[in-house]
Amino acid sequence: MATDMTTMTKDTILRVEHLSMRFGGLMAIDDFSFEAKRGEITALIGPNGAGKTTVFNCITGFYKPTMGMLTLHRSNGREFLLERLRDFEINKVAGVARTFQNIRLFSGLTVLENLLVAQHNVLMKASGYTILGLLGLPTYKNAAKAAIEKAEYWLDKADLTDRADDPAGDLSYGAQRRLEIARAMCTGPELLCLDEPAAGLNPKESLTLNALLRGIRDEGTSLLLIEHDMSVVMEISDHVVVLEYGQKISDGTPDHVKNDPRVIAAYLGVEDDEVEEIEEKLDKGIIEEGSV
Ligand SMILES: Nc1ncnc2c1ncn2[C@@H]1O[C@H](COP(=O)(O)OP(=O)(O)OP(=O)(O)O)[C@@H](O)[C@H]1O
Repeated sequence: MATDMTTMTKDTILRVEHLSMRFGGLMAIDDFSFEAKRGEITALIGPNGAGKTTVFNCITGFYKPTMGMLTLHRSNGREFLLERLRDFEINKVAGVARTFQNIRLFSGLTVLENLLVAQHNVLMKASGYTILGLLGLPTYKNAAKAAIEKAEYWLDKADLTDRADDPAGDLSYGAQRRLEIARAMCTGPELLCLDEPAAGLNPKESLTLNALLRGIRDEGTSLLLIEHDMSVVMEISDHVVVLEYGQKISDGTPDHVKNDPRVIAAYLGVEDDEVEEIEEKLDKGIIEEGSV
């Protein structure tokens, strides 16, 4: 059946088709397909070792997939095959930004400086890549002003304005995570990929993070996140995709996924043939719905 490209481009920001990734003898991702919708928060979940980070690394150019097509549809109608781009182009041209499981800030620079460094590419382009440009070109001065305004905007959204002049390394863990997200947002992405943004956060920090992520979505940036903290996933996601052993086992709304016997079985670590048993237990109320 022919695909209606107009509808797909409008509603879909990322389309992953038949993605496979092999490491030697291990098929870490096996014929995995899903779509992330524009303006939504899509969560990629699954037990440890399911392949979530590998999928992220393929989308963001850290790995070249063994097979598959990863299409990014920008809002201006342009399409990019991510697997064919060089890693820096995935951010610069396709508009995809990411954060990592381990925080990667410039800890000796201030919070504000971290947000300005993220805009280095735009500033250098505005300078015409010359020292004269840095010293005098009006385009550079305008770009520098815009960069500071953008940094101030994200400082405010990330609740970090009063820490702007402190070294990033002095922030609490939760604040450093928000700074990483603010820094990624300063690159103006259309798709923001977050690898376990809630890892290591206390409940209060998790709530602040949820508000920040919802705010980013409501302003029009689509989000794709890997997360182990189910309270965060169920609270903020519009769409959840579940991986197990590199294959998709469920895909739908948070409610659909948390009541899917295959997902419950995967998280409880039972075999395929025990899924029916779990379905029966769900029916009889022996296992509570949403117990994942
Ligand atoms: N660079 C690599 N070389 C070899 N094997 C790898 C590599 N990266 C990942 N793997 C393997 O691929 C499988 C999927 O790993 P991956 O890190 O993607 O899972 P994950 O779902 O992100 O796990 P976790 O939730 O523990 O972070 C694992 O068996 C892992 O050992």
